[in-house]
Amino acid sequence: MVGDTSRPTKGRHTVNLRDSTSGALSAATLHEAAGRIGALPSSIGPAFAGARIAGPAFPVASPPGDNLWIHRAVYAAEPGDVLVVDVGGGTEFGYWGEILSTAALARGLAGLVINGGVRDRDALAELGLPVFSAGLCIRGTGKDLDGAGSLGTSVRIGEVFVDRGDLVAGDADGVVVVPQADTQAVLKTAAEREDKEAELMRRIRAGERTLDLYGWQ
Ligand SMILES: O=C([O-])CC(=O)C(=O)O
Ligand SMILES: [Mg+2]
Repeated sequence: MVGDTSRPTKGRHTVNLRDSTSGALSAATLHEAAGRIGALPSSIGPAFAGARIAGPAFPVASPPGDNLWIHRAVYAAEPGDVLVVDVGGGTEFGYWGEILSTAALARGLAGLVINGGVRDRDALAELGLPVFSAGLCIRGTGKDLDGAGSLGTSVRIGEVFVDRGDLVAGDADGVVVVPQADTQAVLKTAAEREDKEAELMRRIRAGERTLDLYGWQ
């Protein structure tokens, strides 16, 4: 679940995705409420159990197998931002580890989403900064001073274009990106959907059938 105020992450900046304290909005609910858009590839998931992320996107393009632009991004992003990193298909590298999580925490960043690998899982869990990756990989990266990359300009992850300021939300199920212009409306729809589903589950526990509740005979 995302933004559950009763279970804050260790990061200094979290985004509360719901005004009331009655619940939290999951990545799947936000995806549904947004009109089934924004789901990042299912290969991208939490690097350690319990990681939950929410915040505005800071897109980063990195050359495959190199992480110098990611080090630069840690110092270019604003506190509260989520780094969303496209590594251009170079999945078999560990672009991020305990050093970068420590640096990101020192800068007050909200976390990392990357379509490549990360390493130091146990240390990342201990540090608590939410990290979502396409896997774990011990292979180290280069630091080419002349490598081609970008900071803060749109990247594409799977089928999803990610612009600076879009809402990024992730939990055990995966990561969704909601366009900034739609965020308020999507949060409202998502909260209504969660309330409706809570009522449905209450009625199911009381003995009603899903088929009857939805009118599917
Ligand atoms: O090579 C790097 O910069 C990534 C890394 O291992 C770390 O952050 O600990
Ligand atoms: Mg390291």
